[in-house]
Amino acid sequence: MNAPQAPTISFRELRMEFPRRRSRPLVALDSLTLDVGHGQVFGLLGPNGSGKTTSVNLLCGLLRPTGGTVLVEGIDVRTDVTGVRTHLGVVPQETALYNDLSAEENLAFHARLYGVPRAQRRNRINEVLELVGLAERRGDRVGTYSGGMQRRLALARALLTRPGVVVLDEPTLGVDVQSRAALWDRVRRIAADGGTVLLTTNYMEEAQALADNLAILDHGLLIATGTPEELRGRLGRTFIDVRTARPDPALARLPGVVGVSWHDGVASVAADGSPATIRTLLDRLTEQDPDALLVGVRRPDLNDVFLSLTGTALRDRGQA
Ligand SMILES: Nc1ncnc2c1ncn2[C@@H]1O[C@H](COP(=O)(O)OP(=O)(O)OP(=O)(O)O)[C@@H](O)[C@H]1O
Repeated sequence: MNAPQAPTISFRELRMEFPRRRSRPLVALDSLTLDVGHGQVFGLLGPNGSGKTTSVNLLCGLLRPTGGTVLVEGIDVRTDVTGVRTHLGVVPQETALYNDLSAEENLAFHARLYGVPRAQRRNRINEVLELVGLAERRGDRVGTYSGGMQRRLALARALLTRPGVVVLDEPTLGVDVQSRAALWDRVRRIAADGGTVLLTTNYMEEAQALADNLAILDHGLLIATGTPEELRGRLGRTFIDVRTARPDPALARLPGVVGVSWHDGVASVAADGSPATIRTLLDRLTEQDPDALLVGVRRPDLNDVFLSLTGTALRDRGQA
């Protein structure tokens, strides 16, 4: 049997506080411990302000943690940031491309800056432009590119050094559906070729489509990890959505019911899916509210997981 491989990225008890003028420091990340294995797409999923970009900035050595550490291929970011960066290709949220230069010129500049040997530069640039589907537009000024094309070029730039680990911060933020599909396709290909991808996102759909494993962050806390399938499986097999006044929490104690969340006037009940459970639930809901309206019966998705877990995390922290 092969010995298990050490993780590519290890976050260990990572904590980041930002000082504030008139109040206690803001805890952007609270004791994050997480391993990312080789050759997978790992998604950091969470709402705005949950600590995703902070995690990425700590990983790249752009921020110094208040506590804990990050290791990339066993190298500690705090003591050898240059060593860590040799393994990383990063696509930041702000693409920071030179708009007045062409795609090719942007890449040539980056290749020189990051020490790609002169003899290899032309081939590498051709290779990454092909990979992101921009070979035809290589000579055009980047200022004339669409947002999605700029994102693809930023990915090409990150791949120039053939890094083992590619980090993408919100890769498809503000990107149209076609470019999104193209980017997803490239990301999958990186992992299929043996690379490790860490991406942050607050799109459930993106996490579902791309991630082999997920970590869900909320207010700087890690609230769940697992494959998308495992996370959805926590909520039973069926979701029953009913438009109603705020439901009685006692519903959650009915046999066959896994949990109840309430959002935008719709109660979503996670249940085992048996007809008896569904019947009892609907009876109870209409007893409570004669105007209750069944919206649908469906499989839970990651959004349901997030809503239910966020409620739990807030309660755990005594804030609910
Ligand atoms: N340089 C900074 N100084 C002060 N506070 C910061 C700084 N960077 C981030 N924060 C705060 O830390 C928290 C986490 O921010 P972060 O950018 O990591 O969230 P995020 O999950 O990436 O959000 P988004 O999806 O909006 O990008 C937020 O409350 C944010 O305001």
